[in-house]
Amino acid sequence: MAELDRVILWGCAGHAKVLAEIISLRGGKVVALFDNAEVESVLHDIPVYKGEAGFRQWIYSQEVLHGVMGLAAIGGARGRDRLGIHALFRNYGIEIPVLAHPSAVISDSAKVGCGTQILALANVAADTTIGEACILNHRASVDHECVIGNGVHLAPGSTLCGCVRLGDNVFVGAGAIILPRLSIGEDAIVGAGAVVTRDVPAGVVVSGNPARPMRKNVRA
Ligand SMILES: CC(=O)SCCNC(=O)CCNC(=O)[C@H](O)C(C)(C)COP(=O)(O)OP(=O)(O)OC[C@H]1O[C@@H](n2cnc3c(N)ncnc32)[C@H](O)[C@@H]1OP(=O)(O)O
Repeated sequence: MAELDRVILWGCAGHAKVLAEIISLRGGKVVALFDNAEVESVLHDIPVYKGEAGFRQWIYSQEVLHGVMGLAAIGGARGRDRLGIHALFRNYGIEIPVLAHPSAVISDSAKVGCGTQILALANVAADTTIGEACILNHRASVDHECVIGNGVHLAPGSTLCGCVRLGDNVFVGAGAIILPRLSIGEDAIVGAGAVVTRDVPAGVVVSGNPARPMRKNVRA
């Protein structure tokens, strides 16, 4: 696990509070927050800066940037936004760590991309590959040999059975179950509580048990 002495978070809402707790449990500290909107800080005593101008202002006020770690604290079906924040961080040499809650169970054989956040009680089984900027929310379960793209969000309590494949920026709603060996195309959304029994094409929103298409994902 990377040194987390100086962590910055982009996104100043509930997810930032969750990440800040994990960072603290890991012995680290959030030193600045950034948000596109003019918002109050959600973390006591931690300043919030607005947009890229505020980000640059903070960057140029630092004597050294070495050791600063950055994470995108943006939940929901917003994987593209998280990846965009990563690109901005990289432009300034900010490192992007993997962050895992101490109670998460992660197989030694799993590969996890940078900036991916694995929250309390989540489970990542053997030979799983997880991309960059993903969120595995509380109690999400990723079983053996799953392959997950970049910018994916698995909402609380969702379950991927073995050998499931998720494209980039897929969002799986709370408590949804995806049966073994299925593929979910990029930018698809699986509704809360759905049971997915067939492959889902890219950019489609499905819900229900068994899951059926509802509409197109307009953000795709
Ligand atoms: C820590 C965190 O909170 S992480 C975030 C976790 N969040 C989630 O899991 C939310 C996941 N999102 C959903 O399930 C959403 O409801 C979606 C994406 C499936 C659909 O959203 P929308 O397209 O906005 O659907 P909308 O709310 O307009 O509902 C349309 C219809 O579908 C139904 N519906 C909505 N969601 C679901 C669902 N998950 N399962 C079954 N039916 C649903 C509604 O009841 C409504 O039915 P009606 O037309 O008969 O009244």
